[in-house]
Amino acid sequence: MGIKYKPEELTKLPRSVEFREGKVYLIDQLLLPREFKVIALEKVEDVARAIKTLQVRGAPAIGATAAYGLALLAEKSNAKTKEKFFDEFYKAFEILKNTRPTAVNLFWALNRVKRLLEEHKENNLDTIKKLIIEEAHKIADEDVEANLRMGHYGAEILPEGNVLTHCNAGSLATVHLGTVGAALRVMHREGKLKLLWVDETRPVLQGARLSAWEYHYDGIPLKLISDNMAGFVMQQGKVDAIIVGADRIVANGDFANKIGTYSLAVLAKEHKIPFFTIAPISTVDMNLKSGKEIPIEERPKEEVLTCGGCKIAPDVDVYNPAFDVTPHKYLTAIITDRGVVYPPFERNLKKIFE
Ligand SMILES: CSC[C@@H](O)[C@@H](O)C(=O)COP(=O)(O)O
Repeated sequence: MGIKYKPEELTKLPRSVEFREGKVYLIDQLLLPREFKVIALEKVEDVARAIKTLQVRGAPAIGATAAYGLALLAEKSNAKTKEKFFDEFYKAFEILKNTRPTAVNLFWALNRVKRLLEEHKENNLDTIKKLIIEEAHKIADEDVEANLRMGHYGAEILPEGNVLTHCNAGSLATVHLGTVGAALRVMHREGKLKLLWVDETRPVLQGARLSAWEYHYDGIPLKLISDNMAGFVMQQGKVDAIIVGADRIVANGDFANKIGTYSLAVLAKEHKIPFFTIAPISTVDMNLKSGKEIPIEERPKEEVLTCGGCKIAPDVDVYNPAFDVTPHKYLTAIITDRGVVYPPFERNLKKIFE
């Protein structure tokens, strides 16, 4: 498969996450769609807070941001000895690690930088700092390349017509382009995408606030629906394929994604609609055998009790899991940057790591 398009031919959006002159720059996703604002962060604690509060979210974007958090430390640290710097590094590593538990990209990116540090511990401190910054940039650049590749794979295998997506796995959820976002953009570019159905994605509305905003910004024809409309739209024959991102795909093909994904998968099966997830291999966790082992983040009750800052329910008890797990039996295929993986997933996922 050849790469036909460059990122700038597919989106007008800038990168969501950048690092330059000792600052981590992020598009503040809590302000969208009301305001487009890039914020500059200068402390590891601020980077961690941005991840926790969803100023930056989406599995690959979280991974790259955390790596840039470590780059920030490397650039700003005044440590005069390696011992002192290593101490600061491990503290920053823990702060960033303890932000969100489900998306494995966070741990993948942090561990990649930590491994590099440990492999080069005999080098001088300036070299170590430089290597950390370079590695964080590599993580971000590789994410864009992976999205471009899987976007082309996705566009090739998705049927022409109307596609439904959930949450935001677009450019905002990655460094650039998106996972789902790349596939949709290539499809759109090739005239294969008739209409995009966007689920609003309660409780925090990543679909309405972010997906609707970014796909509309790039001129992709879309209709926004509330989550409880998806089944009816499928029953009416208005959906030809469903594609969602993933926060963690495990060895047997089960995967965690934004809450509501599982319901869509079950509905897709009933209506014989092909159902895909698309993610880079940094989202694949071969250490876990089944989806039952994936840690699921529970978020504050205010996310359910309010909507857009308005109280919509009395102060009752709330259950707010941020993700659900979709068993692999519902998946038509997993699209990765190393190619498309079909069932049996347990066997075929292993092959992409060989
Ligand atoms: C390419 S992003 C894939 C997933 O991370 C995305 O679908 C998702 O579930 C994001 O959840 P969020 O809680 O907004 O970080």
